[in-house]
Amino acid sequence: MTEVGGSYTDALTCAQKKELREIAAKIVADGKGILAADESTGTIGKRLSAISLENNEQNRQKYRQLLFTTPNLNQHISGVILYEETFHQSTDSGKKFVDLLNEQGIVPGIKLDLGVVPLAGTIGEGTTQGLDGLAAKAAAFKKGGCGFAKWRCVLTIADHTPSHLGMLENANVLARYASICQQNGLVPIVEPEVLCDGDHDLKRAQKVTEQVLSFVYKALADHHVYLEGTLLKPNMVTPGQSSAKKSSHEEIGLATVEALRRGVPSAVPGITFLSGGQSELDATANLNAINQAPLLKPWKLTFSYGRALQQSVLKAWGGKDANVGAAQKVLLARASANGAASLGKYQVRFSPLPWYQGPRIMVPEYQVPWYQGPRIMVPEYQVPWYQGSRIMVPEYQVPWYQGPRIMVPEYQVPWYQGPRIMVPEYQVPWYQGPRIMVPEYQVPWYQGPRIMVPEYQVPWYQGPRIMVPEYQVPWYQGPRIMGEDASSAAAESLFVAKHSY
Ligand SMILES: O=P(O)(O)OC[C@H]1O[C@](O)(COP(=O)(O)O)[C@@H](O)[C@@H]1O
Repeated sequence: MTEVGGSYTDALTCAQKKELREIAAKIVADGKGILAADESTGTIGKRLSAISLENNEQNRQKYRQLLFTTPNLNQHISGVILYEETFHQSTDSGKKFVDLLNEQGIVPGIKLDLGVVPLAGTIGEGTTQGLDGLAAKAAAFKKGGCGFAKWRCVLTIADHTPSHLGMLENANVLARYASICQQNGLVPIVEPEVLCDGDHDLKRAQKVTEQVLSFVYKALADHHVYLEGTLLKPNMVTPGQSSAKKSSHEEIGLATVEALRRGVPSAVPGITFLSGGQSELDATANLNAINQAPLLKPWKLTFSYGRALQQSVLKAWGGKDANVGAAQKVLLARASANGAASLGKYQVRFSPLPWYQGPRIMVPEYQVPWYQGPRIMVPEYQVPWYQGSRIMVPEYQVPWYQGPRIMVPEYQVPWYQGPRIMVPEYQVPWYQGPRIMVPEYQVPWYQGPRIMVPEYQVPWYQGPRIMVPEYQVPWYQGPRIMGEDASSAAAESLFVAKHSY
């Protein structure tokens, strides 16, 4: 039954409300969002196994240290969600992660739920456990330096779900958690995730999301949760992952904002989306489209991404100490892109030449973020591990080449034996392997040494040519022409001596 005014007493003092409001405002500050690094032990195990690392405490600490020590992380990240183990961990030099984050002005948060359990009487639905002893835990995390918390509930879309009970129960447990958090000075992030599994279309996803949100905000009202001191972490409205009909970023942006406008009170200061298995680029482009949707949006709309901030970071790291700096640059690049998207100002940094309709091949953007010129890349299926954005040059720029193309350094694709085409050396100083380059006129601004492809392969090119030593392009058996510089001349001598043509 609906509560009547007389049975209600304010659960929070003005000072408590002010503190909650201030924490929430800090988290959704302009151009910033949350790094969700709260993967439970099982989930982080999946991420680590993708780079062949054992799921042990030491590797988990190493990885989280990499994330939290990223230089300038606080430019785009305002909050980090921690798993309980991580909350207790420190850097190699002994500084607690929580202190490290607080010192950077990043608010540490804590995952308080204990995962999903089956909900009896439903068709495969669940609820989230963890309420027992929650007040004491919340108080301890607050004392330990956290400013917010997160609790995730999961709802599924299928023929008969989500059920009324599923929505009611999950909304209620989120509200109870939120109420306990606020009593203990933590801003509750309320996460009712409608999973994208299934073949439903965008409309169905929108309707279900609207219903779920309505249940959640009814429950929060019933529990007298102070909305100004909360944040919402919802799914974006997307078609089911196995849906035959794909939607554009604009359609997703509009459907998401429509659903939020129907279900989320304007007293809520911010909405921090989960990425839900989207590719990194999609998660950024969708957030951008959400912020560009031509509808009134009374809340801040930003990110609280796990996978969409970490996929390429993990790949760039690969578990090797030598790659920590490179991986941190990747994290900063993703955070910066999402920060821009949270303002609706994200631009694909490299234009994919929209007038060109032919086939394209590419290198991943994060590997050469400083490069503004044309790029030649590998087909996507050749680097399936890479989820980020890709940019390309038209095939006609290298018409002589029929085979597969790869621009990434050799060590990253050791299985690839074919020819490689690359940008000038100074642009990828970290790369030590052999290089083959495009003709001079294509990079006229470049004055350094060049290594070129054989003449017959680019007959249209009349400019100076410099060739690589034979051992660098063992696959090439044709004539070679060399340029002036000594190293190339030496290489030519060797080649001519061997082939005497
Ligand atoms: O299943 P777990 O280990 O609780 O993790 C779920 C993950 O989902 C999130 O809520 C959202 O993550 P994504 O952005 O990857 O969807 C994370 O905060 C959390 O790490």
